[in-house]
Amino acid sequence: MLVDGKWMENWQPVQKADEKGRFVRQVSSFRNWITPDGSAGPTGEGGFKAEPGRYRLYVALICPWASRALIARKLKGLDDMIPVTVVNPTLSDQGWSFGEYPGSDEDPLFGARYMHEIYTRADPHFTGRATVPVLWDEKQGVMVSNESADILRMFDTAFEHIAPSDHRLYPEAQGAEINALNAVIYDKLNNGVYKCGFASSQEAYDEAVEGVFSTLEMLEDRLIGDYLFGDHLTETDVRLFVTLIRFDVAYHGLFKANRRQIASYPRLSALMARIYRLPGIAETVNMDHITRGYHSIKALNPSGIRPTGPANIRALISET
Ligand SMILES: N[C@@H](CCC(=O)N[C@@H](CS)C(=O)NCC(=O)O)C(=O)O
Repeated sequence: MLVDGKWMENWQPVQKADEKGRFVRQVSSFRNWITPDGSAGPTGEGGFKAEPGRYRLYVALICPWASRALIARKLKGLDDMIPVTVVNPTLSDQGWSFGEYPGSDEDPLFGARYMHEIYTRADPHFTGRATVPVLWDEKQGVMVSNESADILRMFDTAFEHIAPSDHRLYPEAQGAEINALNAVIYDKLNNGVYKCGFASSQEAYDEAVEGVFSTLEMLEDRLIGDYLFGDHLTETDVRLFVTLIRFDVAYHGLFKANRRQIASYPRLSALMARIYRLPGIAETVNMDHITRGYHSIKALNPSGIRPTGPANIRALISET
């Protein structure tokens, strides 16, 4: 991680733990919003008007948080307006790096070798982890946001006047319900699998794994329509999808979330396949990056062996 703008030698790929051994994820520090007219959003500063070609999204394809931003970009038809740069799938001893692996890119803006260089361009005294996703403003040379939940939501509305879309991922009328279900899915499932994988006490693991499977069961029971809120896709489905598609491949084995596989939940499996088959979504799912990235986490898999992957996911991916 960076401390006062300097990369630390003793950087640990495993994030912090609390006094009970529970995994604790860093809070995002750049929280500005792109808006149609450049007025300030719910957090941060104003000055980020929606303009084609002005912003760039940095992502890792292994990363569920980056993927939810990438999926929103696809669903909202923003490919031409917001270019993407993909980092290598494995974390180096200097964090995310650019452009050696198939499907990864060089950094087109600064020729940076590592993601942390983008952070110190944004703030020469930055202290914290150099996480993805990052939304970068090429016009002002500043970071708009490194919080995927905000990026997902701003992509839903900011560009609507110049790129009208059929999807409304966060209909205001359902805001409260969406926020409530997002909060459970985030804590117990999206982040819950990480809490299983990086638990450093049995107690922390037991608590996390219970949260993962009670939430999967609750969602399976709830899914009577095509999507979580009935017949239209919302951001909550996107936020769930990014964890479902990684679950049997990475979280079930490597993260020890192994009571059941997603393949054993018929409705969740159907939801995962339904979203995967939406136009453009398969392009955001790179199983090679996902498998390679997770299984390169030395603390969890010292030998780096990559399993060949379960049949349900192989079948879905081979459709495309
Ligand atoms: N709050 C961030 C979390 C992003 C995050 O934790 N990304 C991970 C990859 S999945 C990362 O970049 N980790 C690198 C590190 O922790 O040094 C978001 O949702 O945007």
